[in-house]
Amino acid sequence: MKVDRIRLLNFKCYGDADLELDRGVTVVHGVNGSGKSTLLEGVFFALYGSKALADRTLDDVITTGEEESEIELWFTHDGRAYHVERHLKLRGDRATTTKCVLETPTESIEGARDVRREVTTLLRMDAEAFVNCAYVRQGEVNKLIHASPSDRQDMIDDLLQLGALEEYRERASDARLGVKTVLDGQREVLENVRQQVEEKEDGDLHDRLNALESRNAELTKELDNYETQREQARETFETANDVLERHAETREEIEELDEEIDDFRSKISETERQREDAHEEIREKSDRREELDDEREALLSDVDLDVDRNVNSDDGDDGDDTEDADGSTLEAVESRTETLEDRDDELRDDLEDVRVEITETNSDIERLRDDASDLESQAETAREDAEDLASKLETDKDAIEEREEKLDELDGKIETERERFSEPETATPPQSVSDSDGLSIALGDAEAALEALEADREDLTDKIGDITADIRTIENAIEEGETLLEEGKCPECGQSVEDSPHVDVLSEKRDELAERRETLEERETEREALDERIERVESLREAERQVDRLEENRDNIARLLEEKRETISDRREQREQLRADAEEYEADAEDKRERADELEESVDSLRGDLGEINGERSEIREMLERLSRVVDVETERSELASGIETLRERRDDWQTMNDERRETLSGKRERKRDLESEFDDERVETARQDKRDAEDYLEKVDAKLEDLREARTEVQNEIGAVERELEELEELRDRVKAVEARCERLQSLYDEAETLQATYADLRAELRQHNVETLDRLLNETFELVYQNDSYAGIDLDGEYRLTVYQKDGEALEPEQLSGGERALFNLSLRCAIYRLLAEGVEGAAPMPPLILDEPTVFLDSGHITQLVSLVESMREHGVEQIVVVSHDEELVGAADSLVRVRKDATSNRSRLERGRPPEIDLLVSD
Ligand SMILES: Nc1ncnc2c1ncn2[C@@H]1O[C@H](COP(=O)(O)OP(=O)(O)OP(=O)(O)O)[C@@H](O)[C@H]1O
Ligand SMILES: [Zn+2]
Repeated sequence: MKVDRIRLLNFKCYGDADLELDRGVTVVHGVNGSGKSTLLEGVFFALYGSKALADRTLDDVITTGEEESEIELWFTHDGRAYHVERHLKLRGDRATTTKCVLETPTESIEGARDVRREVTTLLRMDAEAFVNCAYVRQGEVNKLIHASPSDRQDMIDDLLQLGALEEYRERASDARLGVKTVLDGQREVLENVRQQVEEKEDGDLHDRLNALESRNAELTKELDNYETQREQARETFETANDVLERHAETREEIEELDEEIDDFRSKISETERQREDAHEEIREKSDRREELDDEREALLSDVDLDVDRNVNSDDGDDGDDTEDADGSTLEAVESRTETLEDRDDELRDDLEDVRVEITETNSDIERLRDDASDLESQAETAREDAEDLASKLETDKDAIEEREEKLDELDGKIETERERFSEPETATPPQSVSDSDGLSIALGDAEAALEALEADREDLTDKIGDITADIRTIENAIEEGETLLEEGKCPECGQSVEDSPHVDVLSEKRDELAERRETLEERETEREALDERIERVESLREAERQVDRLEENRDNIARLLEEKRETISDRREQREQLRADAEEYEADAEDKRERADELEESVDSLRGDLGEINGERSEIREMLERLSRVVDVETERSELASGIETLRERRDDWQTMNDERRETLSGKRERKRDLESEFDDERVETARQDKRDAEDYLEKVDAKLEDLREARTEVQNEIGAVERELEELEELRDRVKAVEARCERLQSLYDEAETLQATYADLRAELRQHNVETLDRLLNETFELVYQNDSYAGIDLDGEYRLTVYQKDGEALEPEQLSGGERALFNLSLRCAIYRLLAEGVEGAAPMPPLILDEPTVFLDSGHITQLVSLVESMREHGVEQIVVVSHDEELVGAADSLVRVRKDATSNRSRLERGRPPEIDLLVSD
């Protein structure tokens, strides 16, 4: 086998590494911790998966901090190309294999277990065998030497496939022992069964069976005999028992008859008692009826009814007549009652009428009296009103006088005011008022005159305003001109005085001012005069208004006076009328009172009628009560009569019933006498004796029969037992035959297993002997190569894989006694010998995995490293296709065909692989 290429992704310290490997010797080189061992582990893991991890788990393999890892290996084996691919994934803190595929030239195998099984078959070694033979792991250089001989034997046997033979041998031995156990068991069984057969044959079973059967026949005969006799006794018993039973039944019937007779007797006397009671009741009812007859008679005479009053209640034969008499009495009572009730109804109506009349008359009286007093008060009111009117007439007369005086006074006042208008007006300057030429103002013109005067005054005021404004303008112009003149300039145009044409204008203006002031004064005087006049005319206008008011006043008073005069004559008429009315009212009232007194007398006579009616009605009521009592009495009498009748009938019924009972009673007495004469005591006594005897016999014969039956069952059981034993004997004989056959078969099986076991043991011993011899030869060849210059002569490997080293002086040494370096080399020699043995094979050459050595130089000095190099060389010469040596030691590189340098990137902490060539190695050596 040859590893062609390995690719690692996130495998431990490798981020992404891809390396191709050649045939021949490859040295993997690098400093501590750079990832050399990991590369080899990668190859191992690719082949065997988790089995390659020893005590570690899948998650250790995934680069810390990463989730997934991928490992791919391409290799050639026996001339055929293979490819393994494994993917791992972290789930939580556990890693699982998510993909595992082995591609062979013919098929593709999936699943970690199937892939491992295929690899194991292909390389003919499992993971353990791989590390024991091809792959010398770091620190395991002394593995084979330190192992005990038996462990070593196991290891080497396993490598040489001898372990399987041992396993087969053991299985054969187990089978043999198993068969032996079964066989022994069966032999024991056989012995046992044979003994049983013998015992049974000794028992003389057929004779016993014959004796038992004749005994059985005897017992059956005896049983039949007793059973016939028993049947006869049973019959006797039953006959006697019948007689006794019949006797008992008769006794019972007699007793029942006694009871019935007693019962009838007591019933008869009970009914007699009831008859007696009924008789008593009839008597009581008759007494009561007599009492009622008396009462009836008295009542009928009271109400004076024409009916038969004498009724003889004692005589039963008169019952029908009495009923007829009662019927006619009731009819008479009824018609009388009806008549009385009709009369009472009439009286009640009359009573009602009289009452209504009294009430109505009373209300008439009351109304008449009310009317009379109303009229009286009306008369009084009319008189009072007449008095009032008389006093009002006095007042009115006074008021008329007063108003006439007031009228005269107003006429005087009006005259005074009128006189003012005839006075002459005070003189005023004629020029000041343009349109005022009249000196007096007529009554009624004052208002218009005043308006004209006020309009004049307004005009005047406007004119005064205009003049005042002119004066102010002229004054300003004069002032300005004076200033300019002082500056030597023309006051009109502002030019220098010499050239100005307007210098004398100032004096003109002063003249104009004086003129205007004069005019102003005149106008103001004029206005004062006008004001005075306005004042006078205003007072005239006031007088004018006063006259209007007074005249209006005077007219009102005159009108009122007229009205008053009319009122006075009306009132006088009214007063006369009222007085006449009052007299009339008084006369009417007198009439009404007289009428009321008359009505009062008629009410008194009506009250008398009322008393009479009530008296008659109470008499009627008494009579009706008596009549109703007559009805009650009649009813009770007829009830009593029918009660008596019923009781008499019932007594007759009871009489008949008792007669019947007496007849039945004598019948029962007859029957009792008959029954008593039926049985004689002797017959009963004989039956009793017979029954007792039969019972005794039956008891005894039953016991005897029971005994016989038991004895017969016992004998029959014994017969059954003997028959069963005979059957068993037959079965046992069959069984002996069967067990004998089985033992024979087991014996032959046991012999076969024994032969097989021996064959496997022989085969293994033979093969081991052969292997040991070959291994010993190969080992000595290698040993000579490694220790040719040292003091060791040779090495011996015995059949039990015990190793002994011989010095040149012939002294023997245990491998443990060698130095550390010697032991390492010795072990490597042993490993190489085993590898060669396997490679060359027991029967012809077999393809082997590469020889992988991880740090084999640890315990070696430089001289021995040279010897290691020659060991490696010799292996190559012996035809090992591919050797991979890991070492950080540079001395080994001399033997290398190619070099792989492993370096760890300090920043990313990931390892990288580089392929180097021998010239580089020279450089490294020269360092
Ligand atoms: N799961 C992992 N992820 C990342 N790095 C890891 C993981 N497992 C191991 N390592 C690291 O891999 C590195 C390589 O170890 P390895 O044994 O291959 O080194 P080496 O080159 O054989 O060294 P030496 O010469 O000492 O034997 C170690 O530094 C270790 O810390
Ligand atoms: Zn000028």
